[in-house]
Amino acid sequence: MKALMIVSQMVMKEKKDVLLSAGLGIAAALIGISLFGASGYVISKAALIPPLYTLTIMLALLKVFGIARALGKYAERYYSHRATFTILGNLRSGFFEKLEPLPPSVLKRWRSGDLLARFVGDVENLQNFFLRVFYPPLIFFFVFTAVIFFTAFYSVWISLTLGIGMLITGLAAPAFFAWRQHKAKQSVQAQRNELSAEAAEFLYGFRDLKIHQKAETKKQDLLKLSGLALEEQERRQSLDNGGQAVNMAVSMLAVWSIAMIGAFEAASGQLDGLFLAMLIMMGLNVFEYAFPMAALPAHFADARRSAIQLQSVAQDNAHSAKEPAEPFAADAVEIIMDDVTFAYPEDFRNTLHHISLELKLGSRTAIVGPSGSGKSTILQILLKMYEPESGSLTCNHRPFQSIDQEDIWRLANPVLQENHFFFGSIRDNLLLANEHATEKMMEQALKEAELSQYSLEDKVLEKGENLSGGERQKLALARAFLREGQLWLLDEAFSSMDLLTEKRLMEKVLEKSDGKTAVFISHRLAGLQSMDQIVVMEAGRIKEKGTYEELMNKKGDFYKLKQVEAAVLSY
Ligand SMILES: Nc1ncnc2c1ncn2[C@@H]1O[C@H](COP(=O)(O)OP(=O)(O)OP(=O)(O)O)[C@@H](O)[C@H]1O
Repeated sequence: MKALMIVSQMVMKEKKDVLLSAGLGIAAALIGISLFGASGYVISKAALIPPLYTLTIMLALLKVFGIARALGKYAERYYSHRATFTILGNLRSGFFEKLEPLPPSVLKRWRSGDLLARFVGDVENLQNFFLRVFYPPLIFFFVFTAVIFFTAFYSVWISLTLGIGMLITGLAAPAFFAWRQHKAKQSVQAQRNELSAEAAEFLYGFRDLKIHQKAETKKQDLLKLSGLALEEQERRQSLDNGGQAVNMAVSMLAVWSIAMIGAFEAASGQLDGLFLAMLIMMGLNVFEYAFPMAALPAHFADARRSAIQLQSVAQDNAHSAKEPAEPFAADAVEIIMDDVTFAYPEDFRNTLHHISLELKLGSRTAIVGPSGSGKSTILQILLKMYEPESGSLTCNHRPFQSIDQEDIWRLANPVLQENHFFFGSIRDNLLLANEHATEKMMEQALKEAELSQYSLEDKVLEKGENLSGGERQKLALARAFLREGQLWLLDEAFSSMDLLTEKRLMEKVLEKSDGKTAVFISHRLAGLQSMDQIVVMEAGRIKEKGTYEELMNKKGDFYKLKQVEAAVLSY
C-alpha cells in the first residue's frame, strides 16, 4: 500500500487538474443524465399535446443541455488527459531521479531488459491509476448518489432499485473480481518484464548463442515466455470482459425493474405517468458510469504491482542513499587505503584481504598479478563503485564515506577494461568525456590516440561494434586525453594492442599524466621501470610492494613473474 501512497501523492501533485477534471466529469455526467431524463419527459409531454410554447421551451432546454454536456465532456477530457500525461511525466522523471544516483554496482543487480521494462511498462501502467482507479469511483459515487436522491422525490422503490444496482455494480461485482484477480499470481506486466529481460539477453548474446548452436533452444524458451505473457493477457482480458458483462446484466435488470415498478406505480396512481419515461431514461444513462467499476480491481492490482516493482528499485537507492556530502574538489590527489577488506554483495568469500596502499600525490603505481587476484576490484573501490567491508580510505586526508561519488568521478580519469560506446559519431563519444572540448582538442586527442584515420563525423555503432578491440581502447584513451582528471586509473587499457603500439601509447599516457596520481593495472610487466611503486597481488592479497629495482633485487614474486614472462616471450 505504501507504494501506491507514493503514486497517490504524485497524482495529488496535479491537484488543480485532478479536481477540475473530477468536477467537470461529475457536471458533464449529471447534465447528460438530465438530458436523457428531460428527453423522456418531453416525449411523454408531447403525447399530451401541450401548448406549442411549452414544447418550444423544453426543446430549447434540451439543446442547451446537449451543448453543455458536449462542452463539459470536452473540458473534462482535456483536464483529465492533461493530468494523466503530467502524472506520467512526473512518474517517469521521478523514477529516473531514483535510478540516476544509484551506483553502477546496484544497477548491475538488475537485468537490463527487466529494468527497461520497468522504466517503460510499469511506469506506463501507473498512468492508469488516475484514469482507471482514482477517477471512476469518484464519478460513480457522486452521480449515483445524485440520481438516487432525485428519483426518491418520484418513487422510493425506483430510488431503492437504483441503490441496489449501485451496491452490486459498485461494490459486490468489483469485490468479486478483485478476489478473482487476487488469485492470479502473476500480472501481465510482470510477465512482460520477464520476457523483456530474456529478450534483451537473447539479443546481447545472439552471436555466441549462434556459434554454440544454442540459439534455437533459447528461442524456444523465449517463445514459451511469450506464450505465458499472452496467456496472462488473455486471462486478464476475459476477467475484464466478465466484469463488463456482469455490470451490463445488472444494469439491464435494474432498468427493467425500474420500468416494471414505474408502470405499476403509474397504474396504481402513486406516480404521475408523465415521469415514467424520464425515470427509465435516467436509469439507462446512470449505469453507464458503473461500467468502469468492473475493470477497477484489475487496474488497481496492476497499478499496485507496478508501484511495488518500481519501489523495489527505488529502495536500493534508499539503502545506498547517504547524507549529502560536503562538496569535494582538488588539484591533486593522494589516496590512502588502510587495511581494506572487501566482499562483493551476495558473495560469501572476501575478494580483497587487508589491502593497505598509498597512492601519493603525483605518484605512479602499477598493480600486477594473475587473473582474478583482485586488481580491478581495487580500482572499483577507488572509484567508489563499492564500499569496503572494513578498513578505511581517505582522499587528501578526507574519509571516502564523506565524499560524494560524483566528486570522485569528476576527479578520476578512468580507462577501464570495458568501455561503453554509444551509437552516434566519434564526436558524440568524445564529447562524453568533456562536453566543452573544441573540434581542435578532439582532433588532437584522436591523433594522440593514433586514431587519425577516423574523422569526428565517422559513425560509431552501438557498443562500438564497428571498431576493433584495439581501436575501442584507443578511443577510450582519446576520451581520457580530453578529461582533466587528477586521478588516472587504467585497467588493462592496452591489452588488445600490439606491443609496439602499446609502448608508444603508454609513453603518451605517462607524458599526459605527468605530475598526476596514476594507477596502471597490467598483466604485462614490461615498461614498469618508471613506476614509483609496483604492487603484486595474489588471491586478493598484496604479496609484494616496492620500486622496480627493489623488487628485482629482492628476487621475490615480481622477479619470478618477470622470469616467466621473459621465458614465454622468448618461446
Ligand atoms: N561484480 C562482481 N561480483 C562478484 N564477484 C566478482 C565481481 N567482479 C569480480 N568478481 C570476483 O572477484 C575476484 C577478483 O576479480 P577482479 O576482476 O578484481 O580480478 P583481476 O585481478 O582484475 O582479474 P583480471 O586480470 O582477469 O581482470 C574474481 O574472483 C571475480 O570472480
